[in-house]
Amino acid sequence: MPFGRYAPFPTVDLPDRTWPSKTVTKAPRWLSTDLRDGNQALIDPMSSARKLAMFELLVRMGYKEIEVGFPAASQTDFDFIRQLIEEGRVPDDVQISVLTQAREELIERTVQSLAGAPRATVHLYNATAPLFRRVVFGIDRAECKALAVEGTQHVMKFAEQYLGDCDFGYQYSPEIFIDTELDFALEVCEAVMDVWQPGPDREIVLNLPSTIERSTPNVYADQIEWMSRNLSRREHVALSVHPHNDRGTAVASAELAMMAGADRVEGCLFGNGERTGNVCLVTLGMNLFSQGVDPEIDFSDIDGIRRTVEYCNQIPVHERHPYAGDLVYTSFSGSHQDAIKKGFDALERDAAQAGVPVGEYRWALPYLPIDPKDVGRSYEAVIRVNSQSGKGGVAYIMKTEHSLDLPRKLQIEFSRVVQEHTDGEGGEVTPEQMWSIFEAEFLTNGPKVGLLAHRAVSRVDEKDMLNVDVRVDGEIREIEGIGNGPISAFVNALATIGVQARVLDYAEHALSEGSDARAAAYVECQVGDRVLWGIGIDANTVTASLKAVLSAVNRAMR
Ligand SMILES: CC(=O)SCCNC(=O)CCNC(=O)[C@H](O)C(C)(C)COP(=O)(O)OP(=O)(O)OC[C@H]1O[C@@H](n2cnc3c(N)ncnc32)[C@H](O)[C@@H]1OP(=O)(O)O
Ligand SMILES: CC(C)C(=O)C(=O)O
Repeated sequence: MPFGRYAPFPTVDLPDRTWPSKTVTKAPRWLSTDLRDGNQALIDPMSSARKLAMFELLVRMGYKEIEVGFPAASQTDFDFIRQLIEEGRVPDDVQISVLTQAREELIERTVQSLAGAPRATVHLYNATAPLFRRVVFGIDRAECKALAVEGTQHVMKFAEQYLGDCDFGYQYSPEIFIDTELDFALEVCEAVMDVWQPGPDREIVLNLPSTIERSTPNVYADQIEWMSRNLSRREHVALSVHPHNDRGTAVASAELAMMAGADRVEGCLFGNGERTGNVCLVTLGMNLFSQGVDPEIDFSDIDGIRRTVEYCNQIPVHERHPYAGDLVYTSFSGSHQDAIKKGFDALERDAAQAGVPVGEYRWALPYLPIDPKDVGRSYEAVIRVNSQSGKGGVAYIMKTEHSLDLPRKLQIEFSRVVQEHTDGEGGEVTPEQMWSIFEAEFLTNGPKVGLLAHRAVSRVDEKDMLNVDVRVDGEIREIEGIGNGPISAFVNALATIGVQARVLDYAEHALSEGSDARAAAYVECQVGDRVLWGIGIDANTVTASLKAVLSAVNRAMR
Protein backbone atom coordinates (compact mmCIF):
# COMPACT_ATOMS: atom_id res chain seq x y z
CA MET A 1 0.00 0.00 0.00
CA PRO A 2 1.49 3.38 -1.01
CA PHE A 3 0.93 5.03 2.37
CA GLY A 4 3.87 7.34 1.74
CA ARG A 5 1.58 9.36 -0.58
CA TYR A 6 -0.42 10.59 2.40
CA ALA A 7 0.59 13.15 4.99
CA PRO A 8 -0.42 13.10 8.65
CA PHE A 9 -3.08 15.64 9.53
CA PRO A 10 -1.57 18.71 11.25
CA THR A 11 -2.36 19.04 14.93
CA VAL A 12 -3.43 22.22 16.73
CA ASP A 13 -1.07 23.86 19.20
CA LEU A 14 -3.47 24.07 22.13
CA PRO A 15 -1.67 22.70 25.20
CA ASP A 16 -4.22 24.24 27.58
CA ARG A 17 -7.20 22.64 25.83
CA THR A 18 -10.13 22.24 28.19
CA TRP A 19 -12.53 19.97 26.28
CA PRO A 20 -11.13 16.61 27.49
CA SER A 21 -12.44 17.20 30.99
CA LYS A 22 -15.88 18.45 29.93
CA THR A 23 -19.06 16.41 29.74
CA VAL A 24 -22.16 17.08 27.70
CA THR A 25 -25.10 17.63 30.01
CA LYS A 26 -27.55 19.24 27.61
CA ALA A 27 -28.65 18.57 24.05
CA PRO A 28 -27.14 20.96 21.49
CA ARG A 29 -29.30 22.80 19.00
CA TRP A 30 -29.87 20.31 16.21
CA LEU A 31 -30.18 21.09 12.53
CA SER A 32 -31.30 18.38 10.18
CA THR A 33 -29.81 18.70 6.73
CA ASP A 34 -31.55 15.61 5.38
CA LEU A 35 -33.39 17.66 2.79
CA ARG A 36 -30.21 19.37 1.57
CA ASP A 37 -26.89 17.57 2.27
CA GLY A 38 -28.75 14.28 2.50
CA ASN A 39 -30.81 14.89 -0.60
CA GLN A 40 -27.87 16.11 -2.72
CA ALA A 41 -26.12 12.77 -2.13
CA LEU A 42 -28.96 10.50 -3.30
CA ILE A 43 -28.86 8.54 -6.53
CA ASP A 44 -32.46 9.57 -7.03
CA PRO A 45 -33.04 12.90 -5.24
CA MET A 46 -36.30 13.09 -3.33
CA SER A 47 -39.53 13.84 -5.16
CA SER A 48 -41.74 16.44 -3.54
CA ALA A 49 -43.81 13.67 -1.90
CA ARG A 50 -40.67 12.15 -0.38
CA LYS A 51 -39.44 15.60 0.69
CA LEU A 52 -42.72 16.33 2.39
CA ALA A 53 -42.65 12.98 4.19
CA MET A 54 -39.15 13.76 5.42
CA PHE A 55 -40.07 17.29 6.50
CA GLU A 56 -43.12 16.10 8.41
CA LEU A 57 -41.13 13.35 10.09
CA LEU A 58 -38.47 15.84 11.22
CA VAL A 59 -41.14 18.16 12.61
CA ARG A 60 -42.85 15.27 14.43
CA MET A 61 -39.58 14.18 15.94
CA GLY A 62 -39.03 17.67 17.31
CA TYR A 63 -36.32 19.21 15.11
CA LYS A 64 -36.58 22.99 15.35
CA GLU A 65 -34.01 23.88 12.67
CA ILE A 66 -34.39 22.21 9.30
CA GLU A 67 -32.38 22.93 6.18
CA VAL A 68 -35.01 22.40 3.53
CA GLY A 69 -33.00 22.57 0.34
CA PHE A 70 -30.76 24.31 -2.14
CA PRO A 71 -33.44 26.30 -3.98
CA ALA A 72 -31.12 27.50 -6.76
CA ALA A 73 -30.24 23.90 -7.61
CA SER A 74 -33.44 22.93 -9.39
CA GLN A 75 -37.07 23.80 -9.93
CA THR A 76 -38.05 20.84 -7.70
CA ASP A 77 -36.00 22.27 -4.82
CA PHE A 78 -37.40 25.76 -5.37
CA ASP A 79 -40.98 24.55 -5.65
CA PHE A 80 -40.73 22.47 -2.50
CA ILE A 81 -39.73 25.52 -0.48
CA ARG A 82 -42.56 27.51 -2.04
CA GLN A 83 -44.96 24.70 -1.14
CA LEU A 84 -43.86 24.71 2.51
CA ILE A 85 -44.36 28.46 2.73
CA GLU A 86 -47.52 28.85 0.67
CA GLU A 87 -49.29 25.93 2.35
CA GLY A 88 -48.23 27.18 5.80
CA ARG A 89 -46.59 23.87 6.62
CA VAL A 90 -43.81 25.26 8.81
CA PRO A 91 -44.81 25.27 12.49
CA ASP A 92 -44.27 28.50 14.43
CA ASP A 93 -41.39 27.08 16.44
CA VAL A 94 -39.48 25.72 13.43
CA GLN A 95 -36.83 27.70 11.56
CA ILE A 96 -36.25 26.59 7.99
CA SER A 97 -33.01 27.40 6.20
CA VAL A 98 -31.77 27.22 2.62
CA LEU A 99 -28.25 26.91 1.26
CA THR A 100 -26.55 28.87 -1.48
CA GLN A 101 -23.16 29.39 -3.04
CA ALA A 102 -21.67 32.89 -2.84
CA ARG A 103 -22.80 33.82 -6.36
CA GLU A 104 -25.07 36.80 -6.78
CA GLU A 105 -27.57 35.26 -9.19
CA LEU A 106 -27.87 32.12 -7.07
CA ILE A 107 -28.28 34.17 -3.90
CA GLU A 108 -31.08 36.18 -5.47
CA ARG A 109 -32.96 33.06 -6.54
CA THR A 110 -32.36 31.53 -3.12
CA VAL A 111 -33.77 34.52 -1.25
CA GLN A 112 -36.72 34.70 -3.66
CA SER A 113 -37.65 31.15 -2.70
CA LEU A 114 -38.32 32.39 0.85
CA ALA A 115 -40.72 35.21 -0.04
CA GLY A 116 -43.66 35.25 2.35
CA ALA A 117 -41.96 33.11 5.01
CA PRO A 118 -42.53 34.46 8.52
CA ARG A 119 -39.13 33.11 9.64
CA ALA A 120 -36.21 31.74 7.64
CA THR A 121 -32.43 31.56 7.45
CA VAL A 122 -30.16 31.84 4.45
CA HIS A 123 -27.02 29.77 4.68
CA LEU A 124 -24.10 30.88 2.54
CA TYR A 125 -20.89 28.93 2.01
CA ASN A 126 -17.62 29.17 0.22
CA ALA A 127 -14.61 26.91 0.46
CA THR A 128 -11.73 28.45 2.40
CA ALA A 129 -9.10 25.67 2.47
CA PRO A 130 -5.82 26.20 0.57
CA LEU A 131 -6.34 23.28 -1.83
CA PHE A 132 -9.73 24.64 -2.84
CA ARG A 133 -8.52 28.24 -3.10
CA ARG A 134 -5.75 27.07 -5.45
CA VAL A 135 -7.37 24.25 -7.42
CA VAL A 136 -11.10 24.95 -7.52
CA PHE A 137 -11.32 28.74 -7.42
CA GLY A 138 -7.83 29.94 -8.45
CA ILE A 139 -7.99 32.69 -5.84
CA ASP A 140 -5.84 33.90 -2.96
CA ARG A 141 -6.82 34.48 0.65
CA ALA A 142 -8.03 38.06 0.08
CA GLU A 143 -10.25 37.04 -2.84
CA CYS A 144 -11.61 34.13 -0.86
CA LYS A 145 -12.52 36.43 2.03
CA ALA A 146 -14.07 38.88 -0.41
CA LEU A 147 -16.31 36.10 -1.79
CA ALA A 148 -17.67 35.50 1.72
CA VAL A 149 -18.06 39.19 2.48
CA GLU A 150 -19.74 40.07 -0.82
CA GLY A 151 -21.93 36.98 -0.57
CA THR A 152 -23.11 38.13 2.84
CA GLN A 153 -23.79 41.61 1.47
CA HIS A 154 -25.84 40.11 -1.38
CA VAL A 155 -27.83 38.01 1.04
CA MET A 156 -28.67 41.08 3.14
CA LYS A 157 -29.50 43.17 0.07
CA PHE A 158 -31.87 40.57 -1.39
CA ALA A 159 -33.42 39.82 1.99
CA GLU A 160 -34.33 43.46 2.28
CA GLN A 161 -35.67 43.46 -1.27
CA TYR A 162 -37.75 40.25 -1.15
CA LEU A 163 -38.44 39.26 2.44
CA GLY A 164 -40.31 42.20 3.96
CA ASP A 165 -40.91 41.59 7.66
CA CYS A 166 -39.58 38.02 7.67
CA ASP A 167 -37.75 37.21 10.90
CA PHE A 168 -34.58 36.63 8.96
CA GLY A 169 -31.51 34.68 10.12
CA TYR A 170 -28.09 34.22 8.63
CA GLN A 171 -25.65 31.31 8.63
CA TYR A 172 -22.18 31.28 7.17
CA SER A 173 -19.97 28.22 6.58
CA PRO A 174 -16.31 28.34 5.67
CA GLU A 175 -16.60 25.12 3.71
CA ILE A 176 -13.70 22.67 4.23
CA PHE A 177 -13.08 24.41 7.57
CA ILE A 178 -11.25 21.31 8.77
CA ASP A 179 -8.46 21.92 6.21
CA THR A 180 -8.44 25.70 6.50
CA GLU A 181 -5.65 27.48 8.38
CA LEU A 182 -7.29 28.42 11.69
CA ASP A 183 -6.15 32.04 11.56
CA PHE A 184 -7.69 32.37 8.09
CA ALA A 185 -10.96 30.68 9.07
CA LEU A 186 -11.17 33.15 11.94
CA GLU A 187 -10.35 36.09 9.67
CA VAL A 188 -13.10 35.16 7.20
CA CYS A 189 -15.69 34.58 9.94
CA GLU A 190 -14.80 37.93 11.54
CA ALA A 191 -15.15 39.69 8.17
CA VAL A 192 -18.55 38.09 7.62
CA MET A 193 -19.62 39.17 11.12
CA ASP A 194 -18.48 42.72 10.40
CA VAL A 195 -21.04 42.77 7.60
CA TRP A 196 -23.86 41.00 9.40
CA GLN A 197 -23.22 42.82 12.70
CA PRO A 198 -24.43 40.21 15.19
CA GLY A 199 -25.65 41.54 18.51
CA PRO A 200 -28.53 41.16 20.95
CA ASP A 201 -31.46 39.58 19.06
CA ARG A 202 -29.27 39.35 15.98
CA GLU A 203 -27.50 36.03 16.12
CA ILE A 204 -25.19 34.67 13.48
CA VAL A 205 -24.71 30.95 12.94
CA LEU A 206 -21.08 30.16 12.16
CA ASN A 207 -20.90 26.59 10.98
CA LEU A 208 -17.48 24.93 10.93
CA PRO A 209 -17.72 21.80 8.82
CA SER A 210 -15.43 18.83 8.63
CA THR A 211 -16.54 18.72 5.01
CA ILE A 212 -14.25 15.79 4.35
CA GLU A 213 -13.38 14.18 7.66
CA ARG A 214 -9.61 13.82 7.64
CA SER A 215 -8.47 14.18 11.25
CA THR A 216 -8.99 12.25 14.42
CA PRO A 217 -11.88 13.67 16.48
CA ASN A 218 -9.54 15.20 19.07
CA VAL A 219 -7.95 17.44 16.43
CA TYR A 220 -11.37 18.63 15.27
CA ALA A 221 -12.23 19.32 18.92
CA ASP A 222 -9.05 21.38 19.29
CA GLN A 223 -10.00 23.37 16.18
CA ILE A 224 -13.47 24.05 17.58
CA GLU A 225 -12.15 25.05 20.99
CA TRP A 226 -9.59 27.35 19.34
CA MET A 227 -12.31 29.05 17.26
CA SER A 228 -14.68 29.28 20.21
CA ARG A 229 -11.99 31.01 22.28
CA ASN A 230 -10.86 33.40 19.55
CA LEU A 231 -14.10 34.51 17.91
CA SER A 232 -15.23 37.99 18.86
CA ARG A 233 -18.88 38.59 19.73
CA ARG A 234 -19.00 34.97 20.90
CA GLU A 235 -22.21 35.43 22.88
CA HIS A 236 -24.05 36.33 19.66
CA VAL A 237 -22.58 33.44 17.69
CA ALA A 238 -24.24 30.06 17.47
CA LEU A 239 -21.12 27.97 16.96
CA SER A 240 -22.18 25.06 14.81
CA VAL A 241 -20.46 21.88 13.62
CA HIS A 242 -21.19 19.82 10.57
CA PRO A 243 -19.22 16.58 10.75
CA HIS A 244 -18.91 14.18 7.84
CA ASN A 245 -18.00 10.57 8.32
CA ASP A 246 -15.13 9.84 5.92
CA ARG A 247 -13.03 8.23 8.66
CA GLY A 248 -16.05 6.64 10.31
CA THR A 249 -15.66 8.88 13.35
CA ALA A 250 -18.27 11.59 12.73
CA VAL A 251 -20.19 10.77 15.90
CA ALA A 252 -17.04 11.06 18.01
CA SER A 253 -16.09 14.26 16.21
CA ALA A 254 -19.48 15.79 16.96
CA GLU A 255 -19.40 14.71 20.59
CA LEU A 256 -15.91 16.03 21.23
CA ALA A 257 -16.82 19.23 19.37
CA MET A 258 -19.76 19.71 21.73
CA MET A 259 -17.36 19.31 24.64
CA ALA A 260 -15.12 21.86 22.93
CA GLY A 261 -17.83 24.51 22.77
CA ALA A 262 -20.11 23.77 19.81
CA ASP A 263 -23.65 24.98 20.50
CA ARG A 264 -25.24 23.36 17.50
CA VAL A 265 -24.84 20.19 15.42
CA GLU A 266 -25.86 19.60 11.83
CA GLY A 267 -26.42 16.09 10.53
CA CYS A 268 -28.79 13.61 8.92
CA LEU A 269 -30.98 10.80 10.17
CA PHE A 270 -29.09 7.51 10.04
CA GLY A 271 -26.05 9.35 8.66
CA ASN A 272 -27.19 9.87 5.10
CA GLY A 273 -25.17 12.39 3.12
CA GLU A 274 -22.25 12.91 0.81
CA ARG A 275 -19.87 9.92 0.43
CA THR A 276 -19.84 8.14 3.82
CA GLY A 277 -22.52 10.52 5.02
CA ASN A 278 -23.13 13.27 7.52
CA VAL A 279 -23.04 12.57 11.22
CA CYS A 280 -26.01 10.43 12.29
CA LEU A 281 -28.47 12.52 14.30
CA VAL A 282 -30.19 9.40 15.63
CA THR A 283 -26.98 8.02 17.10
CA LEU A 284 -26.03 11.39 18.59
CA GLY A 285 -29.45 11.90 20.14
CA MET A 286 -29.69 8.37 21.48
CA ASN A 287 -26.14 8.55 22.85
CA LEU A 288 -27.30 11.50 24.96
CA PHE A 289 -30.45 9.63 25.97
CA SER A 290 -28.39 6.64 27.10
CA GLN A 291 -26.44 8.96 29.42
CA GLY A 292 -29.59 10.30 31.02
CA VAL A 293 -29.58 13.53 28.98
CA ASP A 294 -32.81 14.60 27.26
CA PRO A 295 -32.06 14.65 23.52
CA GLU A 296 -35.11 16.87 23.00
CA ILE A 297 -36.01 14.66 20.06
CA ASP A 298 -38.60 11.89 20.07
CA PHE A 299 -37.07 8.53 19.15
CA SER A 300 -39.83 6.47 20.77
CA ASP A 301 -40.90 4.92 17.46
CA ILE A 302 -37.49 4.15 16.00
CA ASP A 303 -38.85 1.64 13.49
CA GLY A 304 -41.41 4.13 12.16
CA ILE A 305 -38.65 6.73 11.79
CA ARG A 306 -36.48 4.21 9.98
CA ARG A 307 -39.24 3.18 7.60
CA THR A 308 -39.97 6.79 6.62
CA VAL A 309 -36.30 7.59 6.11
CA GLU A 310 -35.83 4.46 4.01
CA TYR A 311 -38.78 5.51 1.87
CA CYS A 312 -37.47 9.08 1.48
CA ASN A 313 -33.83 8.18 0.79
CA GLN A 314 -34.47 4.85 -0.93
CA ILE A 315 -31.48 3.55 1.01
CA PRO A 316 -31.86 0.78 3.58
CA VAL A 317 -30.69 1.33 7.14
CA HIS A 318 -28.12 -1.29 8.06
CA GLU A 319 -29.18 -4.12 10.39
CA ARG A 320 -26.36 -3.13 12.73
CA HIS A 321 -26.98 0.62 12.70
CA PRO A 322 -26.75 1.92 16.30
CA TYR A 323 -30.08 1.98 18.12
CA ALA A 324 -32.16 1.37 14.97
CA GLY A 325 -30.86 -1.63 13.03
CA ASP A 326 -32.96 -4.79 13.00
CA LEU A 327 -30.34 -6.78 14.89
CA VAL A 328 -29.02 -4.28 17.41
CA TYR A 329 -31.04 -5.54 20.35
CA THR A 330 -30.61 -9.21 19.43
CA SER A 331 -28.17 -11.74 20.85
CA PHE A 332 -27.48 -15.07 19.21
CA SER A 333 -24.50 -16.11 21.27
CA GLY A 334 -24.86 -18.24 24.37
CA SER A 335 -22.92 -16.22 26.92
CA HIS A 336 -24.66 -12.98 25.92
CA GLN A 337 -28.06 -14.66 26.14
CA ASP A 338 -27.28 -16.15 29.53
CA ALA A 339 -26.27 -12.72 30.85
CA ILE A 340 -29.34 -11.02 29.35
CA LYS A 341 -31.72 -13.57 30.82
CA LYS A 342 -30.12 -13.18 34.26
CA GLY A 343 -30.21 -9.42 33.75
CA PHE A 344 -33.96 -9.39 33.15
CA ASP A 345 -34.55 -11.59 36.20
CA ALA A 346 -32.40 -9.28 38.35
CA LEU A 347 -34.07 -6.16 37.01
CA GLU A 348 -37.52 -7.50 37.86
CA ARG A 349 -36.33 -8.54 41.33
CA ASP A 350 -34.61 -5.21 42.05
CA ALA A 351 -37.53 -3.14 40.78
CA ALA A 352 -39.99 -5.17 42.87
CA GLN A 353 -37.80 -4.76 45.95
CA ALA A 354 -37.64 -1.02 45.36
CA GLY A 355 -41.40 -0.89 44.78
CA VAL A 356 -40.89 0.74 41.38
CA PRO A 357 -42.57 -0.45 38.15
CA VAL A 358 -39.92 -2.27 36.14
CA GLY A 359 -40.43 0.08 33.17
CA GLU A 360 -39.38 3.02 35.36
CA TYR A 361 -36.52 1.36 37.22
CA ARG A 362 -32.95 2.47 36.44
CA TRP A 363 -31.76 0.44 33.48
CA ALA A 364 -28.73 -1.80 33.92
CA LEU A 365 -28.69 -4.92 31.80
CA PRO A 366 -25.79 -6.90 30.41
CA TYR A 367 -25.22 -6.36 26.67
CA LEU A 368 -28.19 -4.01 26.25
CA PRO A 369 -27.12 -0.37 26.67
CA ILE A 370 -30.72 0.84 26.54
CA ASP A 371 -34.13 -0.71 27.07
CA PRO A 372 -35.40 -1.61 23.56
CA LYS A 373 -38.90 -0.69 24.75
CA ASP A 374 -37.81 2.96 25.08
CA VAL A 375 -37.50 3.12 21.30
CA GLY A 376 -40.67 1.17 20.64
CA ARG A 377 -39.10 -2.28 20.24
CA SER A 378 -40.39 -5.34 22.06
CA TYR A 379 -38.26 -7.89 23.90
CA GLU A 380 -39.30 -10.47 21.33
CA ALA A 381 -36.11 -10.32 19.30
CA VAL A 382 -33.71 -9.69 22.17
CA ILE A 383 -32.68 -13.31 22.08
CA ARG A 384 -32.70 -15.44 18.96
CA VAL A 385 -31.44 -18.99 18.92
CA ASN A 386 -29.02 -20.63 16.50
CA SER A 387 -25.97 -22.87 16.72
CA GLN A 388 -24.11 -20.23 18.73
CA SER A 389 -26.70 -20.24 21.47
CA GLY A 390 -26.75 -21.97 24.84
CA LYS A 391 -29.20 -22.84 27.56
CA GLY A 392 -29.79 -19.20 28.56
CA GLY A 393 -31.19 -18.31 25.16
CA VAL A 394 -33.31 -21.44 24.95
CA ALA A 395 -34.66 -20.84 28.46
CA TYR A 396 -35.41 -17.20 27.64
CA ILE A 397 -37.50 -18.13 24.60
CA MET A 398 -39.31 -20.89 26.47
CA LYS A 399 -40.17 -18.42 29.22
CA THR A 400 -41.05 -15.33 27.22
CA GLU A 401 -42.74 -17.04 24.28
CA HIS A 402 -44.18 -20.17 25.85
CA SER A 403 -44.49 -19.26 29.55
CA LEU A 404 -42.40 -22.25 30.66
CA ASP A 405 -39.83 -21.44 33.34
CA LEU A 406 -37.56 -24.47 32.91
CA PRO A 407 -35.48 -25.56 35.91
CA ARG A 408 -31.75 -25.04 35.35
CA LYS A 409 -30.85 -28.73 34.78
CA LEU A 410 -33.74 -29.08 32.35
CA GLN A 411 -32.50 -25.99 30.51
CA ILE A 412 -29.19 -27.77 29.97
CA GLU A 413 -30.93 -30.95 28.82
CA PHE A 414 -33.31 -29.19 26.44
CA SER A 415 -30.65 -26.89 25.01
CA ARG A 416 -28.73 -30.04 23.97
CA VAL A 417 -31.83 -31.20 22.11
CA VAL A 418 -32.09 -27.80 20.38
CA GLN A 419 -28.36 -27.87 19.64
CA GLU A 420 -28.77 -31.26 17.90
CA HIS A 421 -31.42 -29.61 15.75
CA THR A 422 -29.28 -26.56 14.85
CA ASP A 423 -26.25 -28.77 14.20
CA GLY A 424 -28.33 -30.93 11.88
CA GLU A 425 -30.39 -28.31 10.12
CA GLY A 426 -28.35 -25.09 10.60
CA GLY A 427 -29.94 -21.64 10.71
CA GLU A 428 -32.10 -20.10 13.35
CA VAL A 429 -34.67 -21.84 15.56
CA THR A 430 -37.75 -19.63 15.73
CA PRO A 431 -39.92 -19.70 18.87
CA GLU A 432 -42.51 -21.76 16.95
CA GLN A 433 -39.89 -24.27 15.84
CA MET A 434 -38.57 -24.46 19.39
CA TRP A 435 -42.04 -25.32 20.63
CA SER A 436 -42.34 -28.12 18.06
CA ILE A 437 -38.99 -29.55 19.15
CA PHE A 438 -40.05 -29.28 22.79
CA GLU A 439 -43.42 -30.88 22.17
CA ALA A 440 -41.91 -33.76 20.22
CA GLU A 441 -39.30 -34.35 22.90
CA PHE A 442 -41.37 -34.01 26.07
CA LEU A 443 -45.09 -33.98 25.41
CA THR A 444 -46.27 -36.12 22.55
CA ASN A 445 -43.59 -38.35 21.26
CA GLY A 446 -45.31 -41.74 21.04
CA PRO A 447 -45.82 -42.58 24.73
CA LYS A 448 -45.19 -46.17 25.69
CA VAL A 449 -47.14 -45.52 28.86
CA GLY A 450 -50.07 -43.13 28.66
CA LEU A 451 -52.13 -41.64 31.47
CA LEU A 452 -55.92 -42.05 31.18
CA ALA A 453 -57.33 -41.33 34.67
CA HIS A 454 -56.35 -41.26 38.30
CA ARG A 455 -58.17 -41.39 41.59
CA ALA A 456 -56.50 -40.54 44.87
CA VAL A 457 -57.39 -41.41 48.44
CA SER A 458 -55.63 -39.23 50.97
CA ARG A 459 -56.11 -39.81 54.66
CA VAL A 460 -54.71 -37.36 57.16
CA ASP A 461 -51.45 -38.63 58.70
CA GLU A 462 -51.45 -41.62 56.40
CA LYS A 463 -49.85 -42.36 53.06
CA ASP A 464 -51.64 -41.48 49.85
CA MET A 465 -53.13 -44.16 47.74
CA LEU A 466 -53.45 -43.72 44.02
CA ASN A 467 -55.45 -45.73 41.55
CA VAL A 468 -54.53 -45.06 37.93
CA ASP A 469 -55.77 -46.12 34.50
CA VAL A 470 -52.86 -46.28 32.08
CA ARG A 471 -52.38 -47.45 28.54
CA VAL A 472 -49.29 -49.62 28.23
CA ASP A 473 -48.26 -50.50 24.69
CA GLY A 474 -51.89 -50.00 23.61
CA GLU A 475 -53.40 -52.08 26.42
CA ILE A 476 -55.45 -50.39 29.18
CA ARG A 477 -54.36 -51.36 32.70
CA GLU A 478 -55.50 -50.30 36.15
CA ILE A 479 -52.64 -49.98 38.61
CA GLU A 480 -52.36 -48.96 42.24
CA GLY A 481 -49.68 -47.62 44.51
CA ILE A 482 -49.09 -45.87 47.82
CA GLY A 483 -46.60 -43.21 48.80
CA ASN A 484 -45.93 -39.89 50.45
CA GLY A 485 -48.03 -37.86 48.04
CA PRO A 486 -49.46 -38.62 44.62
CA ILE A 487 -46.13 -38.65 42.73
CA SER A 488 -44.57 -41.13 45.07
CA ALA A 489 -47.75 -43.27 44.96
CA PHE A 490 -47.69 -43.17 41.16
CA VAL A 491 -44.05 -44.26 41.00
CA ASN A 492 -44.96 -47.08 43.32
CA ALA A 493 -47.85 -48.05 41.03
CA LEU A 494 -45.64 -48.00 37.95
CA ALA A 495 -43.32 -50.54 39.57
CA THR A 496 -46.20 -53.04 39.42
CA ILE A 497 -45.97 -52.99 35.62
CA GLY A 498 -42.20 -53.20 35.59
CA VAL A 499 -41.39 -49.53 35.21
CA GLN A 500 -38.70 -48.62 37.76
CA ALA A 501 -38.56 -44.86 38.30
CA ARG A 502 -37.19 -42.69 41.11
CA VAL A 503 -38.01 -38.99 41.44
CA LEU A 504 -34.92 -36.85 42.07
CA ASP A 505 -36.22 -33.31 41.66
CA TYR A 506 -39.50 -31.55 41.17
CA ALA A 507 -40.75 -28.08 40.29
CA GLU A 508 -44.03 -26.61 39.18
CA HIS A 509 -45.58 -23.26 38.35
CA ALA A 510 -48.83 -21.84 37.06
CA LEU A 511 -48.94 -21.03 33.36
CA SER A 512 -51.72 -18.47 33.35
CA GLU A 513 -54.03 -16.71 35.75
CA GLY A 514 -57.79 -17.24 36.14
CA SER A 515 -60.24 -20.11 36.00
CA ASP A 516 -58.64 -21.74 32.95
CA ALA A 517 -55.21 -21.62 34.61
CA ARG A 518 -52.90 -24.47 33.76
CA ALA A 519 -49.86 -25.74 35.60
CA ALA A 520 -46.53 -26.96 34.34
CA ALA A 521 -44.81 -29.67 36.36
CA TYR A 522 -41.17 -30.66 35.89
CA VAL A 523 -39.84 -33.92 37.26
CA GLU A 524 -36.31 -35.23 37.17
CA CYS A 525 -36.43 -39.02 37.28
CA GLN A 526 -34.02 -41.87 37.36
CA VAL A 527 -35.49 -44.49 35.03
CA GLY A 528 -33.33 -47.59 34.98
CA ASP A 529 -29.80 -46.24 34.76
CA ARG A 530 -30.78 -43.00 33.02
CA VAL A 531 -31.58 -39.63 34.58
CA LEU A 532 -33.95 -37.45 32.57
CA TRP A 533 -36.47 -34.69 32.95
CA GLY A 534 -40.10 -35.00 32.11
CA ILE A 535 -42.75 -32.34 31.76
CA GLY A 536 -46.47 -32.33 32.18
CA ILE A 537 -48.94 -29.54 31.52
CA ASP A 538 -52.50 -29.71 32.75
CA ALA A 539 -55.25 -27.72 34.43
CA ASN A 540 -54.98 -30.17 37.35
CA THR A 541 -51.65 -29.95 39.16
CA VAL A 542 -51.67 -33.65 40.15
CA THR A 543 -52.36 -34.64 36.55
CA ALA A 544 -49.54 -32.35 35.41
CA SER A 545 -47.14 -34.04 37.84
CA LEU A 546 -48.13 -37.57 36.77
CA LYS A 547 -47.79 -36.59 33.12
CA ALA A 548 -44.33 -35.24 33.93
CA VAL A 549 -43.27 -38.58 35.42
CA LEU A 550 -44.54 -40.41 32.34
CA SER A 551 -42.81 -37.90 30.09
CA ALA A 552 -39.48 -38.87 31.69
CA VAL A 553 -40.36 -42.58 31.59
CA ASN A 554 -41.29 -42.45 27.91
CA ARG A 555 -38.14 -40.50 27.04
CA ALA A 556 -36.06 -43.16 28.79
CA MET A 557 -37.78 -45.95 26.89
CA ARG A 558 -37.66 -44.19 23.51
C1 LIG B 1 -20.02 20.71 0.79
C2 LIG B 1 -21.36 20.91 0.20
O1 LIG B 1 -22.15 20.07 0.33
S1 LIG B 1 -21.68 22.33 -0.62
C3 LIG B 1 -23.27 22.12 -1.34
C4 LIG B 1 -23.16 21.41 -2.62
N1 LIG B 1 -24.46 21.17 -3.16
C5 LIG B 1 -24.69 21.31 -4.45
O2 LIG B 1 -23.82 21.64 -5.22
C6 LIG B 1 -26.05 20.94 -4.93
C7 LIG B 1 -26.66 22.00 -5.80
N2 LIG B 1 -25.79 22.50 -6.80
C8 LIG B 1 -26.20 22.74 -8.08
O3 LIG B 1 -27.32 22.41 -8.43
C9 LIG B 1 -25.30 23.43 -9.00
O4 LIG B 1 -23.96 23.18 -8.59
C10 LIG B 1 -25.55 24.96 -9.02
C11 LIG B 1 -26.94 25.18 -9.62
C12 LIG B 1 -25.54 25.53 -7.63
C13 LIG B 1 -24.50 25.66 -9.83
O5 LIG B 1 -24.41 25.06 -11.08
P1 LIG B 1 -23.36 25.60 -12.19
O6 LIG B 1 -23.53 27.04 -12.34
O7 LIG B 1 -23.54 24.72 -13.35
O8 LIG B 1 -21.93 25.38 -11.53
P2 LIG B 1 -21.21 24.09 -11.04
O9 LIG B 1 -22.20 23.13 -10.46
O10 LIG B 1 -20.33 23.53 -12.08
O11 LIG B 1 -20.41 24.73 -9.84
C14 LIG B 1 -19.06 25.03 -9.93
C15 LIG B 1 -18.83 26.52 -10.05
O12 LIG B 1 -19.31 27.17 -8.88
C16 LIG B 1 -18.21 27.76 -8.20
N3 LIG B 1 -18.49 27.59 -6.80
C17 LIG B 1 -18.56 26.44 -6.13
N4 LIG B 1 -18.88 26.70 -4.87
C18 LIG B 1 -19.04 28.01 -4.76
C19 LIG B 1 -19.38 28.84 -3.69
N5 LIG B 1 -19.68 28.35 -2.50
N6 LIG B 1 -19.47 30.14 -3.90
C20 LIG B 1 -19.20 30.67 -5.12
N7 LIG B 1 -18.87 29.92 -6.17
C21 LIG B 1 -18.79 28.60 -5.99
C22 LIG B 1 -17.02 26.97 -8.67
O13 LIG B 1 -15.81 27.66 -8.48
C23 LIG B 1 -17.36 26.78 -10.13
O14 LIG B 1 -17.13 27.98 -10.79
P3 LIG B 1 -16.52 28.03 -12.30
O15 LIG B 1 -17.54 27.37 -13.14
O16 LIG B 1 -16.40 29.47 -12.54
O17 LIG B 1 -15.23 27.28 -12.25
C1 LIG C 1 -22.21 23.70 3.05
C2 LIG C 1 -21.40 23.01 4.07
C3 LIG C 1 -21.87 23.28 5.45
C4 LIG C 1 -21.36 21.56 3.86
O1 LIG C 1 -22.31 20.94 3.53
C5 LIG C 1 -20.10 20.90 4.16
O2 LIG C 1 -19.08 21.54 4.33
O3 LIG C 1 -20.11 19.65 4.20
